[in-house]
Amino acid sequence: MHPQLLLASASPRRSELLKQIGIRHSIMAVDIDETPWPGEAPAAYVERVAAEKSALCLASTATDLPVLAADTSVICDGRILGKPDDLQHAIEMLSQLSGRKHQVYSAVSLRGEQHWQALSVSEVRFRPLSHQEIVAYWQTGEPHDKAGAYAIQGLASVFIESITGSFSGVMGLPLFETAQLLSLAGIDIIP
Ligand SMILES: Cc1cn([C@H]2C[C@H](O)[C@@H](COP(=O)(O)OP(=O)(O)OP(=O)(O)O)O2)c(=O)[nH]c1=O
Repeated sequence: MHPQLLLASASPRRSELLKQIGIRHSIMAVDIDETPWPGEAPAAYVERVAAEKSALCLASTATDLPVLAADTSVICDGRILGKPDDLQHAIEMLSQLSGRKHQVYSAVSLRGEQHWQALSVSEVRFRPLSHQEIVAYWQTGEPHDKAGAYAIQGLASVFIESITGSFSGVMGLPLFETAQLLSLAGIDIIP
């Protein structure tokens, strides 16, 4: 069967989530500079990065398929937390998240006949984490390639007291918003 879209992502999570709603897709990883601009607001940042990923993908390949990209960041006290560089960085991030709530912003960009964008904002509350727990969690490998140094879909589920918003959005691709964009592009999940 032909793919319905091209997913501009190296994230296995995004592909899994698309499969969950039955979207046939090809994958093309794109590599862009994800450094926030000085003073850039979180919503503007994730929207810009998602749009740059889909634009670079379209510029790098000849395709008739719509191109989908996303960007997910953890926001705590207004600061953008990306992926951890090392254990020390993960300790800083997870200590900041410990015992309180933070936001997760996930932007989606879909380029077809037009450019459609959507933003999902969720709130996640962590229970208090001990230093020992944070180090042990790092050693499982799970936090290494995740924004905010945790994965809601993995072991970090035991840290999360509550979530308001979108589970799939926290995981990397908000499926409600994605389905709305796909529908605008003529791709219906439930015809
Ligand atoms: C908060 C959180 C993030 N993540 C992941 C989703 C994303 O893969 C990653 C955030 O980094 P992103 O820069 O959004 O994505 P990526 O670099 O992994 O993939 P690509 O740019 O090629 O699409 O963190 C989880 O898997 N679970 C979570 O609970």
